[in-house]
Amino acid sequence: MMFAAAVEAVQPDTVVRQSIERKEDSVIINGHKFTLNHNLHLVGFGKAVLGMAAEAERIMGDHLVKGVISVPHGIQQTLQQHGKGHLLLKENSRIKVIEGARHNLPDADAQKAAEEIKHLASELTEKDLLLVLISGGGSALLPAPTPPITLQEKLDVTRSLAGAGATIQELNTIRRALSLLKGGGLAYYAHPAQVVALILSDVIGDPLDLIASGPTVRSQAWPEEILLILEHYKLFNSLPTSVREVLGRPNPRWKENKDESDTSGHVLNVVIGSNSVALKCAALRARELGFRPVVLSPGVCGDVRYVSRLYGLLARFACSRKEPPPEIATEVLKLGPEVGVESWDLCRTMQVLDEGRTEGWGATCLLAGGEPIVELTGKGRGGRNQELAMRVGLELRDLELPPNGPVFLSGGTDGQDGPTEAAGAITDGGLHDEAQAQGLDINNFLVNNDSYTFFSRLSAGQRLLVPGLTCTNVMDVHMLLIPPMPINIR
Ligand SMILES: Nc1ncnc2c1ncn2[C@@H]1O[C@H](COP(=O)(O)OP(=O)(O)OP(=O)(O)O)[C@@H](O)[C@H]1O
Ligand SMILES: O=C(O)[C@H](O)CO
Repeated sequence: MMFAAAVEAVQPDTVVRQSIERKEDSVIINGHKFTLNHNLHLVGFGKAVLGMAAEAERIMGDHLVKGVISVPHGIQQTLQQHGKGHLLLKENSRIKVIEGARHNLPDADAQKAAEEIKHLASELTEKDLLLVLISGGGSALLPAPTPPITLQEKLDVTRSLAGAGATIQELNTIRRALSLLKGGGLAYYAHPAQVVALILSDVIGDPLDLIASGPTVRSQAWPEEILLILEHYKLFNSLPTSVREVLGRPNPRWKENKDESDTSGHVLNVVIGSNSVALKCAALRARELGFRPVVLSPGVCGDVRYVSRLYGLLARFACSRKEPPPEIATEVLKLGPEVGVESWDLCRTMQVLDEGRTEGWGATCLLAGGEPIVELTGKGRGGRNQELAMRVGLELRDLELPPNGPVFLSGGTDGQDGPTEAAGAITDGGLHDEAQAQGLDINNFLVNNDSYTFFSRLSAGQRLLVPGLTCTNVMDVHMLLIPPMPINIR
């Protein structure tokens, strides 16, 4: 129920509805008022954009002149089949939908969509308002390689980077440097129209310039930074000539600015949904259900093995029979920053857990989110959430107290964990023995990154979290439920 609340809070239609206040012939967005005068244009790109566009059209459709959105291949049919008609455009919509980017990779369809979006933006005047809807997956859905780079060349470079283990920050820094529309390019083409971008964030820390590679955020690509990334992944020497040529020249957009002035003043970028929002709503739901919620951080990242260790330590801390040994807090404070959690958040959380332990509250619900990393060594089927859940189950194994406790859940808010049908899994300290009793060797599955096979076989898949298509994505959500300590041993 709490995971459902997290996902519900960041539904594409919900976040758009909450961010746009319609007042007769104007709208208020993030405290800014915009006059509507049949001057509204709409573009969008990302996995959650169809539902965002449907809601935007419901709110402001009477002033909408034209729109183009680039969304994943097959999404309209999928939404239809899953009974999510409210996320589809109405039949006589003014918004053109282009589906593309099969397997999350830029393709000719996505490139066509990008061209149409660029064309629409270029034709706008200072009287126009351009609403830009952005969500995760937007980079692949808006490919506009800077000539003479071809789509294939750009794809090769980004694929090699991703394959070599580059982070989304590094990947999108390079994408921005090779694209006409990323890194503020779209806002540049839309000048002098007013641009308002509504952004559903799928990147830790919600960095505007990196989510979908920041098409509405003017950002300078520093040659040194780009060089450093390409050299780090040993790709510099194998770059195509066209890519070298583009990287070697200053960004023409900022040089040949239409009127030599800074065009970024006409742009408003607003994050309307994020992991923090999802955690906040899950925390509210937890309180309603009688838990005492504490949000650790929406920025959990790094190796899944360290992340599981951190949750194991926090559970140990919360369930200590007496005063927790100081070594636990010391290790928590050492490990936390390595997985993206700040010392302040660790101290605040441990204080809440300690109060819960000593003051006899009911159950506590620790919430966190982010996107840990699994280093793939095996050939199994799984995802980072299922693997994290397995590892946390092992960490909780020899926790003595309390009798029914703690339970851990890890789930991807998009409803899909890696290439599997599950979003994640739910575990506790009994996982190892349960597996052993069913003849499953948990460590074998871990070595082979085979977490989905493991959970599918274990207890007829009962521990799998399978919410189906959620139509949104704000990374992963983690929950650790800590039951109350029995009175007699407090
Ligand atoms: N067998 C496996 N075990 C564990 N993790 C895996 C496995 N196979 C793939 N992954 C992980 O799944 C992720 C890729 O899947 P997915 O496409 O859902 O991720 P993503 O696109 O990064 O996520 P999102 O859609 O949430 O942005 C990578 O983090 C990868 O390491
Ligand atoms: O589209 C992208 O670049 C990623 O999903 C991060 O936003």
